[in-house]
Amino acid sequence: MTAKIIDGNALSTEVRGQLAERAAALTSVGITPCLAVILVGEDPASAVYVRNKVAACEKAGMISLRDVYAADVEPALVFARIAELNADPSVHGILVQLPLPKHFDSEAILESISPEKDVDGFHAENVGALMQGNPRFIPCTPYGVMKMLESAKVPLKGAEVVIVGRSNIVGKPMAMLLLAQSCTVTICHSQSRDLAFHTRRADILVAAVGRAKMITGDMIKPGATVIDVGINRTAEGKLCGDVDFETAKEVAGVITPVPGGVGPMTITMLLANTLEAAERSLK
Ligand SMILES: Nc1nc2c(c(=O)[nH]1)N[C@@H](CN(C=O)c1ccc(C(=O)N[C@@H](CCC(=O)O)C(=O)O)cc1)CN2
Repeated sequence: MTAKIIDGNALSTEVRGQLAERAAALTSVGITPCLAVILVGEDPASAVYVRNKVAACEKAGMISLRDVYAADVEPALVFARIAELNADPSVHGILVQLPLPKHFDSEAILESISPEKDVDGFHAENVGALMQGNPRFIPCTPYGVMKMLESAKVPLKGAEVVIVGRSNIVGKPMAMLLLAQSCTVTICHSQSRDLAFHTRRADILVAAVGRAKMITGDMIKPGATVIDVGINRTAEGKLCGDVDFETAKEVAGVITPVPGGVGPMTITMLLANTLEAAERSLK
Protein backbone atom coordinates (compact mmCIF):
# COMPACT_ATOMS: atom_id res chain seq x y z
CA MET A 1 0.00 0.00 0.00
CA THR A 2 1.38 3.41 -0.86
CA ALA A 3 1.51 6.26 1.64
CA LYS A 4 -1.16 8.89 2.21
CA ILE A 5 0.12 12.18 0.73
CA ILE A 6 -0.29 15.45 2.66
CA ASP A 7 -1.08 18.02 -0.04
CA GLY A 8 0.61 21.27 1.02
CA ASN A 9 -1.08 23.25 -1.76
CA ALA A 10 -4.59 22.15 -0.73
CA LEU A 11 -3.93 22.78 2.97
CA SER A 12 -2.43 26.18 2.11
CA THR A 13 -5.52 27.17 0.17
CA GLU A 14 -7.72 26.25 3.13
CA VAL A 15 -5.59 28.05 5.75
CA ARG A 16 -5.00 31.12 3.55
CA GLY A 17 -8.79 31.42 3.12
CA GLN A 18 -9.20 31.56 6.91
CA LEU A 19 -6.36 34.10 7.20
CA ALA A 20 -7.95 36.28 4.51
CA GLU A 21 -11.15 36.40 6.56
CA ARG A 22 -9.21 37.51 9.65
CA ALA A 23 -7.29 40.09 7.58
CA ALA A 24 -10.58 41.50 6.25
CA ALA A 25 -11.96 41.78 9.79
CA LEU A 26 -8.86 43.71 10.84
CA THR A 27 -9.03 45.96 7.79
CA SER A 28 -12.64 46.77 8.66
CA VAL A 29 -11.40 48.31 11.93
CA GLY A 30 -8.74 50.36 10.13
CA ILE A 31 -5.68 48.09 10.32
CA THR A 32 -4.51 46.30 7.19
CA PRO A 33 -1.75 43.77 7.97
CA CYS A 34 1.46 44.85 6.26
CA LEU A 35 4.58 42.78 5.58
CA ALA A 36 7.90 44.33 4.48
CA VAL A 37 10.22 41.98 2.59
CA ILE A 38 13.90 42.74 1.95
CA LEU A 39 15.81 40.90 -0.77
CA VAL A 40 19.54 41.37 -1.29
CA GLY A 41 21.20 40.00 -4.43
CA GLU A 42 20.10 38.08 -7.48
CA ASP A 43 19.72 34.51 -6.24
CA PRO A 44 16.98 33.19 -8.57
CA ALA A 45 15.36 30.91 -5.97
CA SER A 46 15.20 33.74 -3.40
CA ALA A 47 13.64 36.01 -6.03
CA VAL A 48 10.92 33.37 -6.65
CA TYR A 49 10.21 32.96 -2.92
CA VAL A 50 9.96 36.72 -2.40
CA ARG A 51 7.67 37.10 -5.41
CA ASN A 52 5.45 34.31 -4.05
CA LYS A 53 5.38 35.88 -0.57
CA VAL A 54 4.34 39.25 -1.95
CA ALA A 55 1.66 37.69 -4.18
CA ALA A 56 0.31 35.57 -1.30
CA CYS A 57 0.05 38.65 0.93
CA GLU A 58 -1.89 40.57 -1.65
CA LYS A 59 -4.22 37.66 -2.34
CA ALA A 60 -5.00 37.41 1.39
CA GLY A 61 -5.86 41.12 1.56
CA MET A 62 -2.60 42.15 3.23
CA ILE A 63 -0.22 44.92 2.15
CA SER A 64 3.33 44.02 1.15
CA LEU A 65 6.35 46.26 0.70
CA ARG A 66 9.34 44.94 -1.21
CA ASP A 67 12.87 46.40 -1.10
CA VAL A 68 15.38 44.86 -3.49
CA TYR A 69 19.13 45.63 -3.20
CA ALA A 70 22.06 44.73 -5.46
CA ALA A 71 24.31 41.95 -4.14
CA ASP A 72 27.16 44.40 -3.42
CA VAL A 73 25.06 46.89 -1.42
CA GLU A 74 26.61 48.43 1.70
CA PRO A 75 25.06 46.62 4.71
CA ALA A 76 24.61 50.04 6.38
CA LEU A 77 21.89 50.85 3.83
CA VAL A 78 19.96 47.70 4.74
CA PHE A 79 20.36 48.37 8.49
CA ALA A 80 19.02 51.89 7.91
CA ARG A 81 15.98 50.58 6.02
CA ILE A 82 15.24 48.05 8.77
CA ALA A 83 15.41 50.85 11.38
CA GLU A 84 12.91 52.83 9.29
CA LEU A 85 10.54 49.85 9.03
CA ASN A 86 10.90 49.12 12.78
CA ALA A 87 9.73 52.67 13.50
CA ASP A 88 6.80 52.63 11.04
CA PRO A 89 3.56 51.73 12.89
CA SER A 90 1.81 50.77 9.65
CA VAL A 91 4.33 47.92 9.11
CA HIS A 92 3.54 44.81 11.19
CA GLY A 93 6.02 42.26 9.88
CA ILE A 94 9.58 42.52 8.52
CA LEU A 95 11.63 39.77 6.93
CA VAL A 96 15.02 39.61 5.27
CA GLN A 97 15.18 36.83 2.70
CA LEU A 98 18.03 34.37 3.41
CA PRO A 99 20.71 33.61 2.45
CA LEU A 100 22.39 37.03 2.43
CA PRO A 101 25.58 37.74 0.44
CA LYS A 102 28.83 36.79 2.21
CA HIS A 103 29.85 40.34 3.19
CA PHE A 104 26.74 40.57 5.42
CA ASP A 105 26.70 39.59 9.07
CA SER A 106 23.36 37.73 8.84
CA GLU A 107 22.99 37.39 12.59
CA ALA A 108 23.42 41.15 13.10
CA ILE A 109 20.83 41.84 10.41
CA LEU A 110 18.31 39.48 12.01
CA GLU A 111 18.96 40.96 15.46
CA SER A 112 18.28 44.47 14.09
CA ILE A 113 14.65 43.58 13.31
CA SER A 114 12.29 44.52 16.13
CA PRO A 115 11.26 41.24 17.89
CA GLU A 116 7.61 42.42 17.71
CA LYS A 117 7.86 42.51 13.89
CA ASP A 118 10.11 39.46 13.45
CA VAL A 119 7.56 37.32 11.58
CA ASP A 120 10.30 34.82 10.61
CA GLY A 121 10.90 34.12 14.30
CA PHE A 122 14.69 34.32 13.84
CA HIS A 123 15.48 37.05 16.40
CA ALA A 124 17.30 35.71 19.50
CA GLU A 125 14.45 36.89 21.75
CA ASN A 126 11.93 34.89 19.74
CA VAL A 127 14.25 31.88 19.53
CA GLY A 128 14.60 32.04 23.34
CA ALA A 129 10.82 32.27 23.81
CA LEU A 130 10.38 29.14 21.67
CA MET A 131 13.07 27.30 23.68
CA GLN A 132 11.24 28.21 26.87
CA GLY A 133 8.02 26.73 25.48
CA ASN A 134 6.40 30.16 25.19
CA PRO A 135 6.59 30.88 21.44
CA ARG A 136 5.83 34.40 20.15
CA PHE A 137 6.65 33.94 16.46
CA ILE A 138 7.28 30.39 15.28
CA PRO A 139 9.67 30.06 12.29
CA CYS A 140 7.47 29.54 9.24
CA THR A 141 8.73 26.19 7.92
CA PRO A 142 8.50 24.23 11.21
CA TYR A 143 5.20 26.00 11.91
CA GLY A 144 3.92 24.74 8.55
CA VAL A 145 5.09 21.21 9.34
CA MET A 146 3.16 21.27 12.64
CA LYS A 147 0.01 22.31 10.74
CA MET A 148 0.53 19.46 8.28
CA LEU A 149 0.95 16.90 11.07
CA GLU A 150 -2.20 18.25 12.72
CA SER A 151 -4.19 18.11 9.47
CA ALA A 152 -3.17 14.48 8.91
CA LYS A 153 -3.97 13.68 12.57
CA VAL A 154 -0.52 12.19 13.14
CA PRO A 155 -0.24 11.15 16.84
CA LEU A 156 2.55 13.15 18.51
CA LYS A 157 2.51 12.25 22.20
CA GLY A 158 5.35 9.82 22.88
CA ALA A 159 6.24 9.50 19.17
CA GLU A 160 9.87 8.82 18.22
CA VAL A 161 10.89 11.74 16.00
CA VAL A 162 14.13 11.90 14.04
CA ILE A 163 15.06 15.21 12.44
CA VAL A 164 17.87 15.09 9.90
CA GLY A 165 19.44 18.57 9.82
CA ARG A 166 20.31 21.04 12.59
CA SER A 167 19.77 24.45 10.98
CA ASN A 168 18.50 27.45 12.93
CA ILE A 169 15.67 27.88 10.39
CA VAL A 170 14.30 24.32 10.44
CA GLY A 171 16.03 21.58 12.46
CA LYS A 172 16.39 23.28 15.83
CA PRO A 173 12.97 25.02 16.01
CA MET A 174 11.31 21.85 14.66
CA ALA A 175 12.85 19.90 17.56
CA MET A 176 11.54 22.42 20.10
CA LEU A 177 8.00 22.34 18.69
CA LEU A 178 7.84 18.54 18.68
CA LEU A 179 9.39 18.31 22.13
CA ALA A 180 6.66 20.66 23.37
CA GLN A 181 4.15 18.08 22.05
CA SER A 182 5.83 15.35 24.14
CA CYS A 183 7.66 13.65 21.27
CA THR A 184 11.02 11.96 21.88
CA VAL A 185 13.29 13.92 19.56
CA THR A 186 16.64 12.98 18.01
CA ILE A 187 18.50 15.47 15.81
CA CYS A 188 20.90 13.92 13.29
CA HIS A 189 23.47 15.85 11.23
CA SER A 190 26.45 15.44 8.91
CA GLN A 191 28.62 13.94 11.67
CA SER A 192 26.00 11.46 12.93
CA ARG A 193 27.21 7.87 12.78
CA ASP A 194 24.97 5.31 11.05
CA LEU A 195 22.20 7.68 9.96
CA ALA A 196 19.95 4.81 8.82
CA PHE A 197 20.04 3.28 12.32
CA HIS A 198 18.38 6.46 13.60
CA THR A 199 15.96 7.07 10.71
CA ARG A 200 14.65 3.48 10.86
CA ARG A 201 13.57 4.05 14.47
CA ALA A 202 11.46 7.09 13.60
CA ASP A 203 7.67 7.20 13.81
CA ILE A 204 8.04 10.70 12.35
CA LEU A 205 11.03 11.46 10.14
CA VAL A 206 11.78 15.06 9.17
CA ALA A 207 14.36 15.49 6.40
CA ALA A 208 15.93 18.95 6.28
CA VAL A 209 19.48 18.50 5.06
CA GLY A 210 19.50 19.98 1.56
CA ARG A 211 20.78 16.83 -0.21
CA ALA A 212 18.65 15.53 -3.05
CA LYS A 213 16.94 12.17 -2.42
CA MET A 214 19.34 11.13 0.37
CA ILE A 215 16.60 9.44 2.44
CA THR A 216 15.61 6.26 0.63
CA GLY A 217 12.81 3.79 1.31
CA ASP A 218 15.13 1.33 3.06
CA MET A 219 15.94 4.00 5.68
CA ILE A 220 12.28 4.37 6.70
CA LYS A 221 10.27 2.43 9.29
CA PRO A 222 7.16 0.87 7.68
CA GLY A 223 4.12 3.09 8.30
CA ALA A 224 6.18 6.11 9.44
CA THR A 225 5.25 9.72 8.71
CA VAL A 226 7.87 11.30 6.43
CA ILE A 227 8.13 15.09 6.18
CA ASP A 228 10.37 16.37 3.40
CA VAL A 229 11.61 19.92 3.95
CA GLY A 230 14.33 19.74 1.28
CA ILE A 231 14.19 21.80 -1.89
CA ASN A 232 16.85 20.72 -4.36
CA ARG A 233 17.26 20.83 -8.12
CA THR A 234 18.39 17.79 -10.09
CA ALA A 235 20.95 18.08 -12.91
CA GLU A 236 17.97 18.30 -15.30
CA GLY A 237 16.62 21.29 -13.34
CA LYS A 238 13.74 19.35 -11.76
CA LEU A 239 12.72 20.20 -8.20
CA CYS A 240 13.11 17.38 -5.65
CA GLY A 241 13.26 16.90 -1.91
CA ASP A 242 15.73 15.29 0.49
CA VAL A 243 13.59 12.14 0.34
CA ASP A 244 13.55 9.72 -2.57
CA PHE A 245 9.77 9.97 -2.97
CA GLU A 246 9.38 6.94 -5.26
CA THR A 247 10.93 4.43 -2.83
CA ALA A 248 9.77 6.23 0.34
CA LYS A 249 6.08 6.26 -0.55
CA GLU A 250 6.06 2.45 -0.74
CA VAL A 251 7.19 2.19 2.90
CA ALA A 252 5.83 5.27 4.69
CA GLY A 253 2.30 5.60 6.04
CA VAL A 254 2.09 9.36 5.43
CA ILE A 255 4.41 11.50 3.30
CA THR A 256 4.79 15.07 2.01
CA PRO A 257 5.75 15.66 -1.64
CA VAL A 258 8.21 18.15 -3.17
CA PRO A 259 7.07 20.38 -4.75
CA GLY A 260 3.64 20.99 -3.26
CA GLY A 261 4.37 19.95 0.32
CA VAL A 262 6.09 21.95 3.03
CA GLY A 263 7.15 24.83 0.68
CA PRO A 264 3.69 26.38 0.20
CA MET A 265 2.97 25.96 3.93
CA THR A 266 6.09 28.03 4.73
CA ILE A 267 4.54 31.00 2.94
CA THR A 268 1.12 30.33 4.50
CA MET A 269 2.55 30.48 8.02
CA LEU A 270 4.38 33.70 7.16
CA LEU A 271 0.95 35.19 6.43
CA ALA A 272 -0.31 33.77 9.74
CA ASN A 273 2.57 35.39 11.65
CA THR A 274 2.07 38.73 9.89
CA LEU A 275 -1.61 38.69 10.72
CA GLU A 276 -0.81 37.76 14.32
CA ALA A 277 1.62 40.71 14.54
CA ALA A 278 -1.05 43.06 13.20
CA GLU A 279 -3.67 41.71 15.62
CA ARG A 280 -1.25 42.17 18.54
CA SER A 281 -0.73 45.80 17.52
CA LEU A 282 -4.40 46.41 18.45
CA LYS A 283 -3.87 45.24 22.04
N1 LIG B 1 13.80 34.90 5.63
C1 LIG B 1 13.66 33.62 5.25
N2 LIG B 1 14.51 33.10 4.35
C2 LIG B 1 14.36 31.78 4.00
C3 LIG B 1 13.30 30.99 4.53
C4 LIG B 1 12.44 31.58 5.49
O1 LIG B 1 11.52 30.94 6.05
N3 LIG B 1 12.66 32.90 5.81
N4 LIG B 1 13.08 29.69 4.07
C5 LIG B 1 13.75 29.23 2.87
C6 LIG B 1 13.06 29.57 1.57
N5 LIG B 1 11.61 29.78 1.58
C7 LIG B 1 11.10 30.88 2.17
O2 LIG B 1 11.69 31.93 2.20
C8 LIG B 1 10.72 28.99 0.77
C9 LIG B 1 11.17 27.88 0.10
C10 LIG B 1 10.31 27.17 -0.76
C11 LIG B 1 9.00 27.56 -0.92
C12 LIG B 1 8.05 26.89 -1.87
O3 LIG B 1 6.91 27.25 -1.93
N6 LIG B 1 8.53 25.91 -2.65
C13 LIG B 1 7.70 25.32 -3.68
C14 LIG B 1 8.51 25.27 -4.96
C15 LIG B 1 8.86 26.64 -5.46
C16 LIG B 1 9.78 26.61 -6.67
O4 LIG B 1 9.27 26.44 -7.77
O5 LIG B 1 11.01 26.76 -6.49
C17 LIG B 1 7.30 23.91 -3.25
O6 LIG B 1 8.01 23.29 -2.45
O7 LIG B 1 6.27 23.45 -3.75
C18 LIG B 1 8.55 28.67 -0.23
C19 LIG B 1 9.41 29.37 0.61
C20 LIG B 1 15.16 29.83 2.79
N7 LIG B 1 15.18 31.22 3.06
